[in-house]
Amino acid sequence: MSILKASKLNYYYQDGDTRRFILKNTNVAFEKGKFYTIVGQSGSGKTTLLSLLAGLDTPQEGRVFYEKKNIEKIGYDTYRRDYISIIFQNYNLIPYLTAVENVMVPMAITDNKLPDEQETVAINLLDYMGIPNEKSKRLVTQLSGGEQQRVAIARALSTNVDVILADEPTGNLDEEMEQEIVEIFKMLAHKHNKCVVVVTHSPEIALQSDHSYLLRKGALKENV
Ligand SMILES: Nc1ncnc2c1ncn2[C@@H]1O[C@H](COP(=O)(O)OP(=O)(O)OP(=O)(O)O)[C@@H](O)[C@H]1O
Repeated sequence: MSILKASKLNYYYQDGDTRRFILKNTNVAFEKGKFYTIVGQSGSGKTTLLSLLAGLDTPQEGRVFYEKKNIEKIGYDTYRRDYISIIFQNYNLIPYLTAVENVMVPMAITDNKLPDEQETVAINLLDYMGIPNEKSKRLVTQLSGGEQQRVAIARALSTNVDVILADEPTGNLDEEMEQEIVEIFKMLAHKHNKCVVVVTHSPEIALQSDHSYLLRKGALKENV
């Protein structure tokens, strides 16, 4: 059964009298335990689709469902806070906080754990992502790009959600770092039963996903 589903999405920009469709009657469903990629030419609408799945934007028509509940009914703020995590190309970490403090931010908003417990969870998550204790106490600006993205993934995991959405998460990384991040996504899907949806330009990443979709002219097709 799917955990996340988009049904009949229409998204367009009004250009004078005409509607320029980015998504046209788009349907897609995602399951837990799988690693998905969405590919497509620049400007094809990948980020738009991810933004709708993340409840960051709303379609003119159509619905997004989380476990059969319309995310509009869940409430977009609640949905983004409690149901999903988003990973961005440029990490979106808070530069004046350490790695541990960055990972604690969502927990401080959503959890009733004591700060000490939150810190322990953050340190363990960072360690699991390959950021040792010594580095986790550094400001994130003192970490490499690959390390910063690992911190962002640890942060995404801190609220223990089932759905991880990532927009070009390896866009700023070299090939070796890219592959390390891809291995983490595979592990999250296959070992931790997460639903991982990644927008990417990389055919190499698409090849390694369980399902790949191609977005072209507003339509989503199996990428074979
Ligand atoms: N405010 C806007 N008004 C009009 N068109 C817009 C606006 N914002 C975005 N677009 C257009 O919507 C289309 C889809 O953009 P989107 O960012 O979703 O594409 P993308 O596939 O993620 O691109 P890329 O791979 O380059 O990141 C693009 O052609 C873009 O120019």
